[in-house]
Amino acid sequence: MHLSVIGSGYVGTTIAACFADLGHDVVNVDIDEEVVTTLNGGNAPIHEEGLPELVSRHAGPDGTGRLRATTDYEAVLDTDATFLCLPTPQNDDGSIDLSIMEAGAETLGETLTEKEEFHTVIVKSTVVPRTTVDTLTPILEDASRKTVGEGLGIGMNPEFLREGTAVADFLNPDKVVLGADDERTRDVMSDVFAPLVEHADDPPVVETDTKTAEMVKYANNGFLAAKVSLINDIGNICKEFGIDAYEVADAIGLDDRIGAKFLRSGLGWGGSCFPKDTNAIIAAAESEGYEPPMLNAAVEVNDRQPERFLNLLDEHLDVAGQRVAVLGLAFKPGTDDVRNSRAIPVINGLQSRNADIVAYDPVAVENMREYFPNLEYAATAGDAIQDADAALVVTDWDEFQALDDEFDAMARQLVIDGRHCITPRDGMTYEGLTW
Ligand SMILES: NC(=O)c1ccc[n+]([C@@H]2O[C@H](COP(=O)([O-])OP(=O)(O)OC[C@H]3O[C@@H](n4cnc5c(N)ncnc54)[C@H](O)[C@@H]3O)[C@@H](O)[C@H]2O)c1
Ligand SMILES: O=c1ccn([C@@H]2O[C@H](COP(=O)(O)OP(=O)(O)O[C@H]3O[C@H](CO)[C@@H](O)[C@H](O)[C@H]3O)[C@@H](O)[C@H]2O)c(=O)[nH]1
Repeated sequence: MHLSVIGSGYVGTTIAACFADLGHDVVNVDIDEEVVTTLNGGNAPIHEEGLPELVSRHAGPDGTGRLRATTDYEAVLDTDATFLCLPTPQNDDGSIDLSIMEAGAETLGETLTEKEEFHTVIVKSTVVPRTTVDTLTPILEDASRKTVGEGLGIGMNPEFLREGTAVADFLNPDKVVLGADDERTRDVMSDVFAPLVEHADDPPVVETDTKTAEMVKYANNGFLAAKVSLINDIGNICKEFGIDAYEVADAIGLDDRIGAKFLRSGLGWGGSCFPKDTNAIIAAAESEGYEPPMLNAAVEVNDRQPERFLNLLDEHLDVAGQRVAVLGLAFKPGTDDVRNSRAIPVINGLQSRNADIVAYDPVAVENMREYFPNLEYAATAGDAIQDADAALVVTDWDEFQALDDEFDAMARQLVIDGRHCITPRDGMTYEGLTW
């Protein structure tokens, strides 16, 4: 099939490259010319394992030609279906900001006036329940002068990939959720996903309506965010009693009903999804008159962890004027994404304590410069901790586990570990956040 994907960020680029690999002809549409040029050169515009190989296989001068990119929305006219993969950030009050989606839907709709055949639009972005029907459908209908069910189909297909493992997650999903409010749209969506379902060895396909599909995404993220906050709550109790929360997590994870995944306690969750999506569904619930106590508590526990982390440091050192190394800036390993990284409140807290900060990350320094342009950034983890009075582990990159003799070069071997990453050694003063 011929597919168009509007928005070439973490989701749009990944799904475009994967669909091309599964045999579809795909065009990415993005307003960012640099992203388009990069893709058309056969290169991946974001850091994701496995993505460079897929992009170079299908885009660029040596590619199969099944993947290309453009800034011109007209490209959608030669396709059967369009995925909307645009950002859905949060407003200051935490509610979802749909302005980018609305602008994209408007331009897409206007472009579709020129198409005579039926066209299917699939909302891939994370949007609060009823957005597809109440907000995006009227915009698309008005702008395209088509009616849903006649010239136009609009479906909702939430995405569950994680950054860092996006390609593997997309190609081997735990489930595929197809939200549609009419048969024709559902059929087109099934055709789009048929090669993926076959490739992934028949994962469960959940067929539902659009508002349920929208809610499944928030329930999924809310549940996982709350699971991490619950293990952090338990971890904080463990720390008070001198118990290792990781030993406890290993034991409770053996219960099938709990499961071993997402029980890593520490600094909590960041990233482009959990914080904004949890806030968005809380705000959406409140707008309907329901205050969700569990999700509010998940946010509260998460917000407290960075300060608890810094308080541990305070117990050992008055950091004013002292050199403190921050190890890890990405919101998790395997990505250069720093959006809502726990490194941000940690650095803010260190700055308010007047620490002399040096930061290191294997791939996320450039992105973090946008938040902290004047910070000192080291080229290696070893350089960062050299002469430092304390090292704070913020992201669980594998390379931090391998640090060893490098600690000898610290002015004072004080390590505060927010991610259960470092093996304590002789001569080191070591504190884990929840162990
Ligand atoms: N990042 C993830 O891991 C992830 C996973 C699942 C779902 N989601 C959801 O997917 C959506 C997209 O997230 P993302 O992380 O890929 O976003 P992103 O910020 O990485 O990328 C968005 C892209 O859209 C482009 N863009 C902005 N306005 C445009 C317009 N009017 N027309 C065309 N292109 C435009 C930007 O230039 C950018 O390249 C969000 O709703 C997000 O919540 C993200
Ligand atoms: O046991 C754990 C697991 C995760 N985290 C933290 O939680 C955050 C999110 O991690 P992860 O879920 O692996 O990354 P994301 O790429 O943000 O993926 C989440 O958000 C995406 C966007 O909605 C969804 O598609 C994914 O299913 C969902 O896992 C990170 O800061 C992690 O450090 C922990 O602290 N402890």
